[in-house]
Order: sequence, then structure tokens, then C-alpha cells
Amino acid sequence: MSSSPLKIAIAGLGTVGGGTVELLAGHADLLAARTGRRLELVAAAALERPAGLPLDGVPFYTDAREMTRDADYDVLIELIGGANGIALDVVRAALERGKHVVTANKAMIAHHGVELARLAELTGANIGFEASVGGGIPVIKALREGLAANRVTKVMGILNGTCNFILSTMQETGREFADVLAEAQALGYAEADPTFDIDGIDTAHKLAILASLAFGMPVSIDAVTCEGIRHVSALDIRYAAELGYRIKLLGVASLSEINGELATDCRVYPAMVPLGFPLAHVDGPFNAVVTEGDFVGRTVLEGRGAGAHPTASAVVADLIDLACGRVGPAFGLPVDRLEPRPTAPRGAGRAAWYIRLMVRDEPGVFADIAAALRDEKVSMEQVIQRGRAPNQTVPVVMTVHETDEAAMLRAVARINGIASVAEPPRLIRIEPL
Ligand SMILES: NC(=O)c1ccc[n+]([C@@H]2O[C@H](COP(=O)([O-])OP(=O)(O)OC[C@H]3O[C@@H](n4cnc5c(N)ncnc54)[C@H](O)[C@@H]3O)[C@@H](O)[C@H]2O)c1
Ligand SMILES: N[C@@H](CCO)C(=O)O
Ligand code: NA
Repeated sequence: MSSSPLKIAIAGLGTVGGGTVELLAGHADLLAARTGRRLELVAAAALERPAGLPLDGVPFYTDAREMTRDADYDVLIELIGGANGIALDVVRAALERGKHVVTANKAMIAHHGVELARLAELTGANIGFEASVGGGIPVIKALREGLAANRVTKVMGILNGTCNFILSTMQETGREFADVLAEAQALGYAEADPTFDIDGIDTAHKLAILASLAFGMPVSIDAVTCEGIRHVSALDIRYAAELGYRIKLLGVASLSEINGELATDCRVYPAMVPLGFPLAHVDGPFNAVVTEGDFVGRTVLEGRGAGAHPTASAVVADLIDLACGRVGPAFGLPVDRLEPRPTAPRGAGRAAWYIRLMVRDEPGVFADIAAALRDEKVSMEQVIQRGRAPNQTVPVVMTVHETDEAAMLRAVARINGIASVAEPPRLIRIEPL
């Protein structure tokens, strides 16, 4: 092999870093055959040197900043994590030196993607982040390249393996939330701080990145509203199944004309997904992304969204592109050509909903609930109230037809004020309509 090796420095040797080192070693010959170059690890940094990884002879640093500054490499792989701090420092430092960067860090890209892409443009470096969204699913490449001929109007998906694992395991086994979360952590799916997963923040980071690629706009986490799965109960999961739905944490971004200009609506929320829709059957740590493009129509991509090996697959895919010189602007367009888009006003949309109430079983309560819905022109589709338990609290579950979001929220506020309604109503969107 005559070409020079691609010299790689890796910062972070945890779940994803470990998987990446294993892949580089295990597939060394295959990668060399595909790229015409050796992909050579020349430096590694982590807080501690992990046992059992094939790192013999690779200089090891406990100070990732020192490695980034001093080592002789072509590409820095950043797998430490966190939007700011050490991860951002080393990525900036590498790009300033004109070194390429590959990262799985969606928090950093969601918060600083524009700045980092601009820095890369200035110094002639490239930044790859395929591993940051959808783990091993090549969704960044699909949006940036494969679908580039379309006006994409919608991108939605199951983007967090931890939440999807929790929700589908609770559904299948009836196990408790905390117990299943602990298992997701043990399997290496969860973020260092798992509240990022369960409060939807990780999904919001990923959705911001997808929306930027889909709609050609600067990545902005501020454009995303976010609700996680903390309040999804085993009771809701059971009712969802009974009504023909699965509850999934979704990220949904759409582009539509509002008052004569194209505006985006980017939201993360647990949704009732009808069993006939492809996302309903995506379970465990799997992710899936659905896009709507004007010429191509719908595309669906599915695969493992978290874990050491799937994520390493995406990290190394970016390395292969660099080794082969298949490079371009990080978000598909030079940063100055990304077009900022206004955000659609909240409450302006329409949706269908699932509502669960806990009500004291007293005469007249149902009439009061129905009146609140009628007055806001919200039309009921299905209602479940089983058994009688006079003067005790019982669930009442409804689905309603598509309606204005603002009207739905007013109706729910009024229902919440009914004396016999014992807990705040639980409202879950039905998606897609
Ligand atoms: N785990 C997954 O399935 C997954 C999937 C996709 C993306 N990601 C992202 O990949 C990144 C890494 O995640 P992970 O799960 O591998 O994390 P991890 O906690 O398993 O590993 C983090 C590594 O960074 C090192 N590190 C931490 N602070 C450091 C410091 N100050 N200096 C040097 N090294 C330091 C640790 O020693 C460890 O080796 C994160 O951005 C995460 O969001 C993770
Ligand atoms: N914590 C993330 C890792 C993959 O980005 C998840 O559960 O999806
Ligand atoms: Na990916």
C-alpha cells in the first residue's frame, strides 16, 4: 500500500470509544482495502486507560487537551461528550490546527454546530458527526446527500435508544420505569446523565441537527420544544395498546408556510403512534427516521440507535469518507448559505389526542367533561370508562378527533378545574394523524 496512513487520535475510550478502537483493529485490513490507506491510531486519551482494548503501542494521555495540542494526527475523534467543557475545547483546538474532527457528540453539535462548521471552513478541515444521530443508521448522510434533490417538508423519528428501550420493555413486560432505566444504563445506551435521555433533551439535540440538514437552516437547539417520558405511566402504555397505539418518544420537525413564509415546527414529545405506522414497531434500542420529500415521497430508515458497536460503525464511516477524500460542508451547504427560518407560533397547529383523566366517580362528572369539549368544538372519538366505584377515583380515557391545539388546551384547562377531576389530565398527541 503506497498511500500515507490516516493518522487518528481518539479522545474518550468509554462505550463508543471502546467500540471504535475494536472496530479499527478488527477491520484493519478491510478498511485499508476499502480506502487504500491504513487507518492508524496514533494517540488515545481518557481519564483512565481501559483494560482489554487493543491499544498496545498507542501513546496514551490522561489530558485530552495535551494530546490534541501536541500529537501528530490527521483526525481527532471526540468521544468524551458534553456540549461544552473538554469536548468543545479539544474539537475547537483540533479544527484551529486544521485537523479533521469526527464526533458522536450531538449535544455539542446542536449547541455549537454552526460555529464549528464555520471554523472548519476557515481552516480547511472537515467535521463529521454521523454517529451523533441515530447511532449506526446513516441518517446524516441520507439527509445531506441522498435526499438533497428534494424539498424535505418533514423529518420525524424515534431518536433516543434509552427511551425507546424503556417504553417498549415496559410495554412488553410490565416492569417499572426505574428498573428498566437501570438496565439501559448497564447496556451502555444512556447518556452520562440519563436525565438527558428521559427528559427528551438528547432527542431535542438530535432533532435540531436533523432539522438543520433537512431544511437547510443553521442548527439551533432554541427552536426545539421538549417534553420527555417521565410522566408516561404503565396505565397509559396499557390503554395505548388497547386503543391500537404504541407510546413512543418522537422528535418531529416540519416545514410549512405560515403567513406567507416558510416556518419550522420542531418538537419532542411522547406520542401515541398508530399500529399501522412504521414507527410503532421499532422497539428496544432501535431508532428510526421517517422523512417526507417532495419528489421522493416517504423514506424510512431504521437500525440500532445506541450502543458500542452500532455507534462505532458510524464513527468509522466518517473516517472512511475522510480517508477517501469524500468531504464537503458539514451541513451540506457552506454555513453562510444556510437560511434561518422562523419558528411556527405555539398552539397554531392541529392534532388528535389521547386524554386520560382520573375522576371521582360521582354523578354528573362525565357531563361536565363533555360540556368542556363541546364548548371548544372538540369531538370525541373513543371513550373508555370501566366499572363503577362510587366516590373512588377511576380512570376515564378518551381519544378526540383532529382539532386546534389551542382549543384542546383550553378544554383541558377547563376539565382540570372540575372538582371531581382528581389529577391534572394526561394529554398525549396522536402522531401522525
Ligand atoms: N453510548 C452510546 O450509545 C452513544 C451513541 C451515540 C453517541 N454517543 C455519544 O458519544 C459520546 C461518548 O459517549 P459514551 O457513551 O461512549 O460515554 P462514556 O461515558 O462511556 O465514555 C466517555 C469517555 O470519555 C473519557 N473522559 C471523560 N472526561 C474526560 C476528560 N476530562 N479528559 C479525557 N477523557 C475524558 C472517559 O474516561 C471515557 O473514556 C457522547 O457524546 C455521547 O452522547 C453515545
Ligand atoms: N443516549 C443515547 C445514545 C445514542 O445517541 C440514546 O439512548 O439514544
Ligand atoms: Na447515524
